[in-house]
Amino acid sequence: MAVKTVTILGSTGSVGTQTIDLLQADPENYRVRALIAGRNAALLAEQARSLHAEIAVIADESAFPALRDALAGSGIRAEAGRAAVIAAAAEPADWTMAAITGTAGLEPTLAATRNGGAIALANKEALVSAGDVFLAAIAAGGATLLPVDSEHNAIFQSLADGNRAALEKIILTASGGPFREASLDEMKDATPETALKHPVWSMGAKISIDSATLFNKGLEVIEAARIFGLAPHEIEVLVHPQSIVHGMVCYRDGSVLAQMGAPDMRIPIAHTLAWPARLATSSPRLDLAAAARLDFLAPDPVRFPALRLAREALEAGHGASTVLNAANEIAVEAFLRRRIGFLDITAVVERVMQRLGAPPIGDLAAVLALDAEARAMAEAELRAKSDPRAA
Ligand SMILES: NC(=O)C1=CN([C@@H]2O[C@H](COP(=O)(O)OP(=O)(O)OC[C@H]3O[C@@H](n4cnc5c(N)ncnc54)[C@H](OP(=O)(O)O)[C@@H]3O)[C@@H](O)[C@H]2O)C=CC1
Ligand SMILES: CC(=O)[C@@H](O)[C@H](O)COP(=O)(O)O
Ligand SMILES: [Mn+2]
Repeated sequence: MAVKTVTILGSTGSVGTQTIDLLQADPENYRVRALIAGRNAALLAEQARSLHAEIAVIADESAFPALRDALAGSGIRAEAGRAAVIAAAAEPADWTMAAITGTAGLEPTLAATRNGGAIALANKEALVSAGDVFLAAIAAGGATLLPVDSEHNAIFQSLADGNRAALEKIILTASGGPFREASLDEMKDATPETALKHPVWSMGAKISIDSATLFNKGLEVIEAARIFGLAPHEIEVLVHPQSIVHGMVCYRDGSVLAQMGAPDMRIPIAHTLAWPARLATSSPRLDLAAAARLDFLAPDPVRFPALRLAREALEAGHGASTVLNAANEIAVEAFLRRRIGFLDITAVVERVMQRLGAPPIGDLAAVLALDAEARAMAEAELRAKSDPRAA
């Protein structure tokens, strides 16, 4: 296998550290161009030293002295700040893991598309927010988009026989999150602690809350529409508490191809890292006899209106999903800071969507402007919740 040059955007997070695990298992096959993180200078420096990275960049400039000191004498270039993040992301790499959370990852990921390598996309918010602008950047840069999100990776693998024209629909599975069986009253009283307790996956805070509201699945419906060029009615969601079947492709002859695996993100990450080959990994093997049963059920639209909102945004087109994504990022942050209740997350997003509609987004500047407008409006909704006179 030829040595692959790799960059990780978000190397200190849940997806980032699992990507590092895979590189550390086989270091002679990879040359690490850049590792990029938000604030965790100590872990970033440790990763950079262990993998002999060329560049380590921390977005938070106040963490630069800690990074510089931890890398002193290593020969690794230490840098800080947003511009340095974007410049490092644009350095040539055969494979870039896009795993910064939220729209903070959009510009670094777009910078990476310009060098023509593979973009392993975990950061679904970037694609949901920028839509066609994101896809146009992939095409213009000659980049290859490889889905890391477990469900989309499953669909990508199940479509690999080139049968796209015979596809009838796809099915994305959802664990159902920590409130799968909770009543609306219980959900009203949810705290960040209870909402962060994902029943299956260990993930960063933002996606864990999204899993609890089912906004994660809503974002994933939009993500699937964009990646695979599907209409809303071609994308179904089923709750599957065991998270063993990650996605299914249903063909017009009645065949259904599913991708299964233990719920371990290193499996889809490894798939994209080696694609089109396959790596030998030490990830847990699926034990279907131990699992004993696989359950599937329709999501409850009353307790989880986020899925409906995502479908409405997808149908509305233009910037509606930019608005949904930005308002959700603000509302999730507010919930984590205990400024609003759990059910308020969806209420805030719905209100901002109603107020802003679906403005056109022809280029990156328009996406960023609409994202900022939706954030400001979501903040106004939060203020109105604590003081209704501010509405
Ligand atoms: N975790 C999972 O299993 C899955 C995650 N995803 C998606 O992958 C993405 C990452 O998720 P996850 O790993 O859970 O998130 P985490 O919160 O665990 O990690 C986020 C990473 O982004 C870095 N970061 C945050 N802000 C910035 C910034 N402004 N500039 C540069 N780096 C920044 C963080 O750095 P630091 O920690 O140093 O502050 C960290 O390395 C999300 O979009 C999520 O939806 C998709 C499928 C599964
Ligand atoms: C691992 C992964 O891909 C996550 O997006 C996961 O799907 C989240 O779990 P939910 O199915 O509960 O949203
Ligand atoms: Mn997923």
